[in-house]
Amino acid sequence: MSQKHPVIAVTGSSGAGTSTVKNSFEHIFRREKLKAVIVEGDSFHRYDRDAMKQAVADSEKSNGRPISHFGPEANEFEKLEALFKEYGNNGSGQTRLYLHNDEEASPWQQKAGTFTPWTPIPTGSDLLFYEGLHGGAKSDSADVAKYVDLLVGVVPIVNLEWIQKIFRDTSARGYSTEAVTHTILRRMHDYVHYITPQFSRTHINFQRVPTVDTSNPFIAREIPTLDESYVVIRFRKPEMADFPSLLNMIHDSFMSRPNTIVVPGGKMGMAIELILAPLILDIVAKSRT
Ligand SMILES: Nc1ncnc2c1ncn2[C@@H]1O[C@H](COP(=O)(O)OP(=O)(O)OP(=O)(O)O)[C@@H](O)[C@H]1O
Ligand SMILES: O=C(CO)[C@H](O)[C@H](O)COP(=O)(O)O
Repeated sequence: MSQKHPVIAVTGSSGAGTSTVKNSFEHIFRREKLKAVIVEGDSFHRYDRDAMKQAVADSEKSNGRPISHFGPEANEFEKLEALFKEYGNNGSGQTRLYLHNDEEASPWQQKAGTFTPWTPIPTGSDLLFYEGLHGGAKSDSADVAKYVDLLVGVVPIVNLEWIQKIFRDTSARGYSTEAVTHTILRRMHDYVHYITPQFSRTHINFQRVPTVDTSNPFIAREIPTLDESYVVIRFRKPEMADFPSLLNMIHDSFMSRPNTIVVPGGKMGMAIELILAPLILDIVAKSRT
């Protein structure tokens, strides 16, 4: 935790929708004129795509537990922890990008599946904003969560998460449904041990729940739309939210528990902005005094 240089993190599994939720945060930063350094979680993968393929094949051959992008073997948790700590101390640190496809890679004149060089983050920012798989991660050798001032989980129910993952990886990243299914299976151990525990460390979780049948995510053709879903929003500390005001402003919302409000899916972006803008402004105001 840092009072002076705050770190805000959105964490969620692959396909959960963290990149999509990032847009709502960017609206807040733009509207409130906050200078945020954006850090993408995939930048902290340990291997580029070719090296990862090899490392996965080696781990599968050795008959041990296969490694995955969810776990510590394939990520630089220590470097991520060090970045959050250094940023918290003095507002500096280094990051890079993982270029997923040709569209992202061509401006860098690099191949898809490679990293850009490590580069110092710009000075004079108001906050660091992390979006990715491991904003609240902990392993035997690293504690990323410890340095985060506001940790937000994005976690659809798992069938929906898999539909979103399969849809995105087949449509935008060139994988077959079979290849994505294999990846989901290979990652399961790390999913249980390194992804889901984060959602007990978060301050707030946004969980999208569909109201249409998603019982076989491996044959689903479409992602349920926002109008075909609700979002369950749970606060670790209920005092973080002004529930009467949220219930008043978000049409058709209701409380399902004393620390949980449910909003129609179409209101997800609005709910994120209404809930998080005051919390972010408060953190930044404290950092300035
Ligand atoms: N609320 C939503 N409603 C409808 N579609 C969504 C929603 N959130 C995400 N999606 C879709 O799900 C897919 C995955 O979303 P996104 O890329 O944001 O996931 P991610 O968590 O950033 O994944 P990764 O970490 O693997 O990049 C995308 O096709 C996106 O358009
Ligand atoms: O987990 C992921 C994103 O959070 C991706 O699967 C990971 O970044 C690897 O990408 P690719 O398979 O395109 O090299």
